[in-house]
Amino acid sequence: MSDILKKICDVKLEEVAAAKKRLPFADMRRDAESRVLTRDFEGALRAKIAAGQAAVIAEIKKASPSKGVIRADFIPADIAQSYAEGDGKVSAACLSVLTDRQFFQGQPDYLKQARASCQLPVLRKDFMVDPYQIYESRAMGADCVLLIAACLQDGLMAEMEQIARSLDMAVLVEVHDGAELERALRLATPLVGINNRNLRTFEVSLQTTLELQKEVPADRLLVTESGILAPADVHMLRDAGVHAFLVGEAFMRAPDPGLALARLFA
Ligand SMILES: O=P(O)(O)OC[C@@H](O)[C@@H](O)c1c[nH]c2ccccc12
Repeated sequence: MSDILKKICDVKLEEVAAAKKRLPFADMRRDAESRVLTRDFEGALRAKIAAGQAAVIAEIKKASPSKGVIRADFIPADIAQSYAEGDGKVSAACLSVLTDRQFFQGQPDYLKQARASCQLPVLRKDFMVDPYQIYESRAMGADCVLLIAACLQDGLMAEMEQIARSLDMAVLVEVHDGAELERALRLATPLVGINNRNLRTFEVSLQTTLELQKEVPADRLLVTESGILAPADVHMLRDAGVHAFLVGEAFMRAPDPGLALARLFA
């Protein structure tokens, strides 16, 4: 595992250990299980695609380790509403909210605020390394969790998927190369994210999606992630048969994120 990714995962393990002291596993589990009614994340993506539109998972991200602060004027509830509205014709299918504090300047409250201000299903974007975090995700209101294949061994990844499903949450499994994709395809989840950003070098290439796409069976829903900046990127990927997109920075840098979404996917 790379240095930065390893560092992030190590920090996560420490955070989880501290969190378990504040709220023991059994209590977190009870909190998670007492929540009802997730929003249908996969259904929201499929509905857009069925309507002939791009399915956009619009991200709420204040900062990143490679770029520093991306957006100064950061009010998650307002951004979420803007994404949900778009321009009235083109709008987000789902939200993704960074909850990692140390590397992305996120927090769980951002997810809660974003989700409360609209009807969209919400992905908790964080680095999952322990089953505790899956319960925690549900307890904070997430409808979907991200499992990054590079952070997880097979057994743990499958266990965490099972827990997410038992809580009625969707799972987006993220890969960056063929070996990770092969492991991801052993999971049951249809949602497979291909990250165009190499989390080791932060280099971005949309070719990553085009190359790995060939190995993704037709019954999976491929989500292309990161580095989608211009309408030409969207056209190229849609022409290649990609219909679901996870976009952050291009929207976060725009004064009105929802209008930026509508323009990018017009
Ligand atoms: O801001 P971008 O380039 O549009 O990328 C969004 C999203 O794909 C990116 O934030 C991301 C993809 N996978 C991650 C894993 C952890 C943290 C962040 C990410």
